[in-house]
Amino acid sequence: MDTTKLEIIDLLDNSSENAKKIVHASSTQGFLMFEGHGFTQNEIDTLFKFSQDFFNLSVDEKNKYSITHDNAGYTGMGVENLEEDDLDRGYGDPKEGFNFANFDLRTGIPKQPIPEFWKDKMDIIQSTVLKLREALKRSLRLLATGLEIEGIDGIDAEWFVERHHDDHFSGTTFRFLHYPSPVNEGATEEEKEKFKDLNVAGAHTDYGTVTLLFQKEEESGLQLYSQISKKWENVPYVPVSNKYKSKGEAAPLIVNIADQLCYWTNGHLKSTIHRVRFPKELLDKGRDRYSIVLFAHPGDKTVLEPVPSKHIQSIKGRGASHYMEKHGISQTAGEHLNKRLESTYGWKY
Ligand SMILES: O=C(O)CCC(=O)C(=O)O
Ligand SMILES: [Fe+2]
Repeated sequence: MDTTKLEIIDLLDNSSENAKKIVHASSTQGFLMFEGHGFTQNEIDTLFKFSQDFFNLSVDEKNKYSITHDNAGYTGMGVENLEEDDLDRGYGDPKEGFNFANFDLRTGIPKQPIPEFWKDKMDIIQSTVLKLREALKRSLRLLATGLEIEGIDGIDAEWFVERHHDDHFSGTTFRFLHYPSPVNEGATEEEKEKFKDLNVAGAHTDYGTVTLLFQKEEESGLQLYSQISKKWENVPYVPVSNKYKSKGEAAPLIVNIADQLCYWTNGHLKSTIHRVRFPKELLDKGRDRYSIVLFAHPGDKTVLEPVPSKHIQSIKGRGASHYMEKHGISQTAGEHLNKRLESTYGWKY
């Protein structure tokens, strides 16, 4: 068996075996895939078309909506530096992004200035965010079940969901990313060679709890540092299974566990380091890469207290338990996030 293969979790399977499977994938590789997410290929193609058209606008137009300290808006080329081991290198990743943030998660409406371009497309943004949230909640229920989180009378499957409030402010961000090709079509092998090891998204872990990502079939490039093989590995494109093909669903979503869920579970669930590099096929074609990502976060005021699960509380000296032992109090999700944003962007709170 290939132990580094990413597990595909069916979000519509509520069995305890499936709950154990998601916990196993999340506590080993930290990267997995979801099917049963309910997105059609048509819906995903529409989002990628919007993304391409948006990033084709002039820099001046995009800069009118430059990113603000609440993490909403446009980040231009080189603005964000994800390279965790080199945070003061003085230049950022060669990519641009647009963040929808400050959501009312009951409606999927982001509170921020909306660029002209997006105004007549906001119903699609809203419905996509709500659908991704539904997938998130299904996964959080499976995780709580698999971790056997203790409630008053038995397992509390809603424990994480209740802490990812729909009606509280959170760091939840829906993000469009564009990585322009570093070479033109027909570039020489020598030119391409220079860029094949370039991190267009620096090696990093994500800040929230769970990250859900759409990647295009012919635009791979995401790589994870496998905690199993101790090597960088490509996140493959896996086509839709027969079961979900017949339901008209698109390929599985790519998923990774992020820092807050790792911290919250005392390191049991793994926030795995990942990066993006241009694959050879894209460099050969001189083609840009796009991805679309939901970074899920708990409500800002959610206290990241040690999770009431025997599996987690037996781990001492790490994450939320360690913080509690040291400070006598737990930090909130908002406090945890601000520390991360401060180091990525040099922001001070
Ligand atoms: O573009 C991708 O595939 C991954 C992006 C990513 O890891 C991030 O923005 O956190
Ligand atoms: Fe990431």
